Amino acid sequence: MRWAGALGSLVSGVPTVVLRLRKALALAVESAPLTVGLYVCVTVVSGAVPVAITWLTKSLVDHLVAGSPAGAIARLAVGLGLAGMVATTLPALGELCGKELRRAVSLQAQDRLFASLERNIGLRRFEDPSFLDQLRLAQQAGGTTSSLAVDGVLGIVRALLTIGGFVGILWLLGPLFSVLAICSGVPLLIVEVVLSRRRVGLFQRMSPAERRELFYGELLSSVEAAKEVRIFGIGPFLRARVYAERRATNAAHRDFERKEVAIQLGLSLFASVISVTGVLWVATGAAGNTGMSVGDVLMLVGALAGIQGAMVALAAEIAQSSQALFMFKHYLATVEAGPELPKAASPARLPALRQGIELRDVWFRYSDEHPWILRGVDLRIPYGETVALVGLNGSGKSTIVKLLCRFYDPSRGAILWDGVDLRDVDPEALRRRVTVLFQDYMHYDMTAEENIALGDLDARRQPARIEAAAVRARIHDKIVSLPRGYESLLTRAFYHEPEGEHPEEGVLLSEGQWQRLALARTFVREGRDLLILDEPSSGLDAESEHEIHSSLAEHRAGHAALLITHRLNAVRDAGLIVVLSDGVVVERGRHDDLVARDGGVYARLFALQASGYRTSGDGVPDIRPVVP
Ligand SMILES: Nc1ncnc2c1ncn2[C@@H]1O[C@H](COP(=O)(O)OP(=O)(O)OP(=O)(O)O)[C@@H](O)[C@H]1O
Repeated sequence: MRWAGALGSLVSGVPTVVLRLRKALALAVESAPLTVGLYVCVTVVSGAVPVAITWLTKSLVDHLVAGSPAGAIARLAVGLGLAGMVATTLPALGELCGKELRRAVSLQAQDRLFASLERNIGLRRFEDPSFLDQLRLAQQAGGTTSSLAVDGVLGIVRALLTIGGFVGILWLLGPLFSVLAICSGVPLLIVEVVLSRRRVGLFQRMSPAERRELFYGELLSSVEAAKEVRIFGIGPFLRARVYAERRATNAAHRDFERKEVAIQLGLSLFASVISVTGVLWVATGAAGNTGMSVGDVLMLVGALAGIQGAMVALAAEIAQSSQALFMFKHYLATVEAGPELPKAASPARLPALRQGIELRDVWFRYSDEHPWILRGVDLRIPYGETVALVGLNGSGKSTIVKLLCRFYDPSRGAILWDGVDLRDVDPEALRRRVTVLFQDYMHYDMTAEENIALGDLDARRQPARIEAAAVRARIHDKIVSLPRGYESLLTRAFYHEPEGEHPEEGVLLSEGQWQRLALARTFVREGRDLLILDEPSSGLDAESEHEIHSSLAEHRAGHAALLITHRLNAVRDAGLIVVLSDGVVVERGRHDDLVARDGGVYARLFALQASGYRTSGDGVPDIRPVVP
């Protein structure tokens, strides 16, 4: 019953498999058409050669036994020798084609995968764990699976040619022998195909455990986790998890493999019984003068062994290609995914900002299953002004940044740029007008110069611009003190000129220095209409924070700015302070008004922070940075 079910699902899955196969073949042909052509030729010849060898052997033996002229015998011997030569050289040529094809397909598949990721204009997919899982599998699969599928298909063609050839020459011996040969191999084939489906199912079931194992293993070996793993002594705990996950997958594979071997042994026994019966039949026929020759006996033995070998190879190739195609579905799902955010068919022109940006009754949640994060937010960031956004952790501040960059669209309401809805403009045009320091800014394992220039690639060959941004972010002095100045590599993951005899290591910055470098990257995007700073001074010492905010105040003109911070001292001189609480704007105004509000959120938070600085009972904090 279970086997019938397995066969049924096998048949129903055929159209999907055929479609995936077509796409895998198309990818291979596009990546390396000549290699594919050569590979096909090699495959066809290598499928026919065993049949030719068996036929030539039979003919040679028959001519020898019949005492034919030496010339005929010599021609057959030369033919046999040539066929043998072809049989020994073809595998190497096939392997070469296979390797070349894998390289070409992997290059093409990877490029397409990354291009498809670039087409994702928003962040939703990158913040969705199931997409990230699929992406990981797609990265593993894209480079290898389509070439494995091509290998598999060509292997199937080769095996079918061999089987067809042997069945053909056995037909000449007697149709019954062909039927016998097919009967001995077909059950093996069916069982192998069903087993291969089950192998794929096992692979699918075990994939989460394997990914968990990988995750725990990475924690044990990554530099990011090394400090906590050591100080909290969680190494043995993580190792136990790696061990348990691996034991579980090993047990499942072992169980499957034992059943598989038992079934295969039974079927091999069945095939052997049929072969022995056939050989006995022909051998006794040859001995009893029934017209069968010694060559016929040899041919039957060779053909039966050849057919069974080809059936086993066929089953293995089917297993390999179905496994490869199963993995290929993750690749296809990733590269074929449509845009997750709608792009306007004819985008509106994005005017240079002159009035300001307005969030109008903005409601937002990350998906229908998630709670509301923003609930009817009204907020205006006027041109030439800085609006400070404050609020407790999780109140939705960084979510507003994501909406302003159009990484997501509001679920309800709209964000207007001088009155134009962000949904109506080209996202790339919007992003060219915006510069942002994200709360979770990047550390690029590149040089100091590159770390800044990534903010605007046009600045790469303009050292004056890079330096001006670094000066403004108060990181220039540090950079020039590094061994190679702006050319210093800011990582220990790579070396300068690794091919040299004494590769030079890069340097490491402190977290506050990284933050200033990220700020320089934000500043190098000069002349943008909207400046967003999400916690720009969270990692800075008091002096650096003061300097940075002075610099922000100096450059206030020419754009609208949104400043998010938990350090309320930094915003006390801001034009407008907006307090967000649980996705709702609960207060707005200038510092003095908000502090004076009895029972107000801002007043409470400010009093709490100020109490940390108080040296006397006057309630005035000692540290009072200049703010924009
Ligand atoms: N990708 C996401 N999917 C689902 N929920 C999310 C996602 N990103 C953030 N959230 C949730 O949205 C809420 C608001 O997060 P957000 O990062 O906007 O807060 P925040 O005010 O910036 O907090 P903080 O001050 O800690 O930086 C949080 O409850 C968070 O769990």
